[in-house]
Amino acid sequence: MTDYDAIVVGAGQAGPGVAGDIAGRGERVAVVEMEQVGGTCLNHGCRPTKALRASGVAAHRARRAAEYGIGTGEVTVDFTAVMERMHRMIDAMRQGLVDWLEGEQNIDLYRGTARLQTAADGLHTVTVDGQVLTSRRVFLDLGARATRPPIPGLESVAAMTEVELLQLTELPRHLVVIGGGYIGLEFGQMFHRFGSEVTIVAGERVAAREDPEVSTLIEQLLTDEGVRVVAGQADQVAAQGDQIVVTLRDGSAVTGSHLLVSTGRRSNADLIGDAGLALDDHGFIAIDSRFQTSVPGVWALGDVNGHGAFTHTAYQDSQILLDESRTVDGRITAYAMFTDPPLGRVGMTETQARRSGRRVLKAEVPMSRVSRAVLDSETTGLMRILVDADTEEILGATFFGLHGDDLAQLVGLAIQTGVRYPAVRDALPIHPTVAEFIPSMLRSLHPLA
Ligand SMILES: Cc1cc2nc3c(=O)[nH]c(=O)nc-3n(C[C@H](O)[C@H](O)[C@H](O)COP(=O)(O)OP(=O)(O)OC[C@H]3O[C@@H](n4cnc5c(N)ncnc54)[C@H](O)[C@@H]3O)c2cc1C
Ligand SMILES: NC(=O)c1ccc[n+]([C@@H]2O[C@H](COP(=O)([O-])OP(=O)(O)OC[C@H]3O[C@@H](n4cnc5c(N)ncnc54)[C@H](O)[C@@H]3O)[C@@H](O)[C@H]2O)c1
Repeated sequence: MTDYDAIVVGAGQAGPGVAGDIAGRGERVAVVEMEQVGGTCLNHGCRPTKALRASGVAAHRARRAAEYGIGTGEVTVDFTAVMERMHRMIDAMRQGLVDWLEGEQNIDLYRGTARLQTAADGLHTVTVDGQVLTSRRVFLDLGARATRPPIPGLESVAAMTEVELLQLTELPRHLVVIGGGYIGLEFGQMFHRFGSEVTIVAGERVAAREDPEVSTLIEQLLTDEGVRVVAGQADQVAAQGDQIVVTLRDGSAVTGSHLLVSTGRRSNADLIGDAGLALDDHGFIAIDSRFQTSVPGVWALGDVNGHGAFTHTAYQDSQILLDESRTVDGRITAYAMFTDPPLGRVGMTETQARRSGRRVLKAEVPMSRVSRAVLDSETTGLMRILVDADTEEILGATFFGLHGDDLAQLVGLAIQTGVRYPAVRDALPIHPTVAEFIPSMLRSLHPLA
């Protein structure tokens, strides 16, 4: 039995920072990781997908080169080289993290699945492959994993999650995707750009959390490129020779060579066993505003606490935890979906603003009116900002189009620092940037119809 000043379970986006901070104060920390350090984001999430996205963007730009007066000859995609580029980058980043964790004097890295037993006297026990660790402080950064929806027949075919998809060595001839959320849309677009035929079975509509007209624009972007998007629920899956057939609720069917299931993610809280921690209605670990679980001396950070589902929220959890003056309360929603062009979102959607009971003003401009987008021949999308007519607060923004991810970040900084919209409206913009429209569109605010 080894006693530690702290035990961190999960070396994802929140755990390593917490471990490093505690170790830096001269205390001994155990870090337990059951798979690879770096968690979902580094190994099968944000980073590998964005490395692949970059290859998809390069192929797409090359195919459009003639529009810009540039000749390229035939554009081909070497899928093996695309995947190798991604794996090289990810392997190097993971090795950097392993080297750091193993090199830290006060950190012991354990490989294996941790089981937690909490104790009324406050000395909690973590078991890893027969090794018993104890501590009065346990930090859980357990993450989440892909759900397996209860679709009859799904178990009988080689359905992939993002984990298996990222290990492919051959380009799928026809990739069928169930689920039209971030994962389905990002992979669907990039694999189509690599040369796969792609059909997305989108559920109610693509990007269903967004305002309906934003979903329509995203669907339009994808279908214009040649991705097939089918609205509806996948109700049954079956193998037919070496093909996979997905049958929708309306009786129609889609047949492809490969199947990706991206219908949402579930908490990994079950993987530590029954530690007596209270869970919320969706199975995430219940926390207070400083990440304390229902058991004193046990904290939950990142996706597993249900207060965020992104790398930036998980990482920010660790920063908030380490600063006693801060809490997670009032965190605004901020994310990007990395289609090309991306969707950047912060704060309220228009649907949420309508329901808020506030007097809301809106400014909106199609990307086809943004001079930088016109100059770049990237006119898909829109920019939308919502403000409170009475308090002058910026309530939310949606940027689907060129640099939409960074634009959402800019407005997010204004919202988080309490800047009111007149100050943004009157700021000096740089021409010709897409961002110059943020001040200028705030001159054409009008009430929500
Ligand atoms: C395909 C895909 C693309 C994504 N793209 C983005 C993006 O572009 N931007 C973004 O912000 N987010 C993105 N995300 C989401 C992002 O990856 C997660 O929100 C983020 O990784 C959450 O971090 P975390 O630390 O909470 O959990 P994780 O990164 O999942 O880390 C948890 C770790 O805990 C370990 N673990 C769990 N249980 C145990 C146990 N009992 N014992 C030992 N170890 C355990 C796991 O093995 C894992 O390594 C993406 C996700 C996917 C799947
Ligand atoms: N850019 C990013 O930040 C990024 C990228 C990828 C993933 N992520 C993270 O991963 C999470 C999960 O992404 P996701 O795309 O798996 O889930 P999601 O929740 O975003 O979308 C899942 C979609 O699948 C649909 N669906 C469910 N069952 C279905 C069925 N039987 N047939 C057809 N459609 C069905 C749902 O209606 C929903 O629209 C995200 O919430 C996010 O936290 C983030």
